[in-house]
Amino acid sequence: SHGWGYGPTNGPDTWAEEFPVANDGPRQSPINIIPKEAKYDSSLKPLKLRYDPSNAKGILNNGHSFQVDYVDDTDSSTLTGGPISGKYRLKQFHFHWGSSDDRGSEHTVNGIKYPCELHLVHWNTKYPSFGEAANQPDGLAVVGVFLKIGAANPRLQKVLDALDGIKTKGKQTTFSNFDPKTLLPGSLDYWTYEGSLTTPPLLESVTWIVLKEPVSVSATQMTKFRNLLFSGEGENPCFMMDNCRPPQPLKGRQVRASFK
Ligand SMILES: CCN[C@H]1CN(CCOC)S(=O)(=O)c2sc(S(N)(=O)=O)cc21
Ligand SMILES: [Zn+2]
Repeated sequence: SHGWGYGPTNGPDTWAEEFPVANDGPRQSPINIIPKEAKYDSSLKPLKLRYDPSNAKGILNNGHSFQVDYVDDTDSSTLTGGPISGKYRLKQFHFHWGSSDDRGSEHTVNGIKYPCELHLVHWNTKYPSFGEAANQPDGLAVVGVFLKIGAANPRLQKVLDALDGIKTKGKQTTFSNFDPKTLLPGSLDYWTYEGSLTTPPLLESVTWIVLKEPVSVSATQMTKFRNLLFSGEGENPCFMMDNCRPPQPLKGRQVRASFK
């Protein structure tokens, strides 16, 4: 049987068949963020991201996106501060993007879609492992960064240049010495809310931290994302794009803002 995906027969509207939380869950992600309805919370602390570039270990096409994986057996690449308490370790970062520049992000702002969204995935070190943390309500913290069409972003180039080596599902190569902090915008102002993974298993274990300021990406750089394949080597080629889940019902959740 075919697994979940983003196509006409296995896309987000079919996920509830295997993952009922998709429809029944009270804290599903992504959401549409309405800045005027977000509540400024002066008790929110500044985000503190401290990453060791040498922790980067590989880049993988997982058949849904591509991810850069980090060594997470020590506290050398962590997220602290912000809305979270304690220390969360960076596990991986990945992206979601569209088939054209007018869509692709998962979170939206006043209904606006960005062409791409970066997710930096961290897990709470109060739990013994990532897998354990992923099943806890405070187990994960994902920092979301919007990418907006503009000047080419030189910080992305090393990642984009590695994509030729992982064109098909399951391919991975080494990827070393990369500081994901270089992908962040100048301002770390953020919105935060309690949500879930945006892909199956859609676990409701994510504290979302979505940065207000986008970073740039050029239209040419976006074509490089779309050159990846969902499909494996030797399979019918299916270009990787529109790997984004649409916004989900807020179900009474409060979105807080770290800024006025
Ligand atoms: C393609 C599979 N994506 C998921 C794989 N992982 C979950 C593993 O379940 C135990 S994960 O924690 O690395 C994340 S974070 C994330 S999102 N888009 O919400 O940031 C999706 C996934
Ligand atoms: Zn994601």
